[in-house]
Amino acid sequence: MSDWRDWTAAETAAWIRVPESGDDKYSRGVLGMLTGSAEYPGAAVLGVEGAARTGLGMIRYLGDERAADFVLHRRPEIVTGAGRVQAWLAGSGMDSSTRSGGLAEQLGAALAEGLPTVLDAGALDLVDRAAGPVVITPHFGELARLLSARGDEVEKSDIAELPAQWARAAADRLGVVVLLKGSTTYVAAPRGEGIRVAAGPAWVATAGAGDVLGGVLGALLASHSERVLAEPSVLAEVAAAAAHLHGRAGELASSGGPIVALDLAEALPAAIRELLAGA
Ligand SMILES: NC(=O)C1=CN([C@@H]2O[C@H](COP(=O)(O)OP(=O)(O)OC[C@H]3O[C@@H](n4cnc5c(N)ncnc54)[C@H](O)[C@@H]3O)[C@@H](O)[C@H]2O)[C@@H](O)CC1
Ligand SMILES: Nc1ncnc2c1ncn2[C@@H]1O[C@H](COP(=O)(O)OP(=O)(O)O)[C@@H](O)[C@H]1O
Repeated sequence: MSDWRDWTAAETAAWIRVPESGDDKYSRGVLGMLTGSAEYPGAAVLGVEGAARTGLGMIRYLGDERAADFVLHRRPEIVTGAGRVQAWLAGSGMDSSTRSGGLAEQLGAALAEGLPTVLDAGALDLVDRAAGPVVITPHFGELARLLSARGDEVEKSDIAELPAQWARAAADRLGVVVLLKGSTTYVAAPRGEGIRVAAGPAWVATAGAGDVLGGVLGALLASHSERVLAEPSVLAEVAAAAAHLHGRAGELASSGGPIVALDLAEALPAAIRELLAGA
């Protein structure tokens, strides 16, 4: 398919924000996370780990209380108090069908801030509510559900058969950047370019790997927030960089053997070092 370009390691390296001597934790970017739930607290931990290992100034985890306990147990660096952030990640480990009124309000307020935002899993239905530049990160089933809810008769199997076409159609229809996950990741911007990213070895197809990806992308958005707000057309590139970095970390973590999602998150610093060394 000639209208999809393949993303390169050098392009990913260009989106790694290397801290400078004048930086502090705020200038490096703060990510707000509304993820996890009593049902899926692990998704919150995995997203936090993905973001923290990608490198940014701070993470505010503002989701479910039980999930926050798990998050803090693993990562005491995380702040659970509200405050200013430069980007939002919402929805991983949430179920939109059981959303409480309180959470709906919290999500609505976050999305109204107009900041760069990643919507995953249980926040995909809020795609029209976000005031800022948005990237959604569905897998085939989630994209089928999202488009069906808007009147498109489409099954998961249709999307699995023609992922590139559906990623592009979804971006045009929804007016947001679509990062469609799979063995190849397709990133499509509305009426814009299409980027194809190799997603790493199939060992990455394991529970929670997508939650880690949300964190990686959230961290990149938080650290490039100003640029994305000034030039929203770069959003697809940031998304492609996140997918590529995630795939490379999966490759390093696996080296030909099985991995769990946390292994992938823990391999992110090594993948970043390697990318920067090659840049
Ligand atoms: N550790 C965690 O807390 C994790 C949380 N996760 C969260 O879980 C939520 C649901 O994500 P899903 O991607 O599962 O949601 P989906 O609702 O898209 O997937 C469920 C689908 O898979 C089918 N299915 C379930 N078990 C199956 C099996 N054994 N064989 C074949 N098909 C099967 C179901 O019938 C359903 O159609 C999301 O919020 C996600 O972020 C997942 O990321 C996994 C890890
Ligand atoms: N066959 C595969 N080869 C490589 N990567 C894959 C494959 N299947 C899925 N992935 C990757 O694994 C992750 C799965 O994410 P997702 O479906 O959201 O799972 P979860 O909800 O369990 O985190 C995505 O990053 C996707 O690109």
